[in-house]
Amino acid sequence: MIKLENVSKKFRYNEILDHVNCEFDDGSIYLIRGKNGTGKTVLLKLLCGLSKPTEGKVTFYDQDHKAYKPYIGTIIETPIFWKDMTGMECLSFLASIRKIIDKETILDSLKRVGLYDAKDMSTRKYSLGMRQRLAIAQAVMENPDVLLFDEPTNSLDDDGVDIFRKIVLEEKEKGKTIVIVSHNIEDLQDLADYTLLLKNRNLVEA
Ligand SMILES: Nc1ncnc2c1ncn2[C@@H]1O[C@H](COP(=O)(O)OP(=O)(O)OP(=O)(O)O)[C@@H](O)[C@H]1O
Repeated sequence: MIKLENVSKKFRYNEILDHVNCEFDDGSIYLIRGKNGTGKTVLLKLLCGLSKPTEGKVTFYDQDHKAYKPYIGTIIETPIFWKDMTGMECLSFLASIRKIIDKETILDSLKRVGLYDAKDMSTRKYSLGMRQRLAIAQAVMENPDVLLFDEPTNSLDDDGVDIFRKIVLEEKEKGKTIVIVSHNIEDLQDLADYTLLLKNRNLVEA
């Protein structure tokens, strides 16, 4: 479904990705590994359209972001929420942008990540793991076609990791394209249909 064709990304003279070719299919889970600073987050930003390739193209069913307008749920880098709002208020505010889900759906997503009882608590009082759970809830709440997760199990306890694993498998069953960047191989490796390694500015099968 998502195709990278000869995708390169440079920051001035610093080449991070060099003619990457890869396809990400619907209903599959891709785990991307790689050493620090190899370009995994850069790759996720290209996939979701936050950044443009220096060369090559990223397409969705052969169309670019503008033409296809893929709906993508993401956790990229450290999730930040409004500290003066409760968990429920944060998600409601984000949901007010698209207006495609109702209050019940937001509450369901909070239940899915185990935050229902903390929904009326200010996120200032949330622990790191609770913030990560809230980030997972916001990524999935609007039922996007594609899910991109950068280090999703960071700060999660064992229950949190189990919850994330369950959500990922449920989303895969719905036919979503799921790309996970993670160093926590032991938490997620067995879920992956494909494991890719970012090395020497390219993606290779691990
Ligand atoms: N906006 C930017 N401007 C300049 N250089 C950047 C920019 N974004 C990323 N880089 C550089 O791209 C390289 C890859 O960064 P990236 O964050 O993708 O690494 P990563 O593989 O996700 O690392 P980690 O495992 O530590 O999270 C780094 O050298 C980084 O400095």
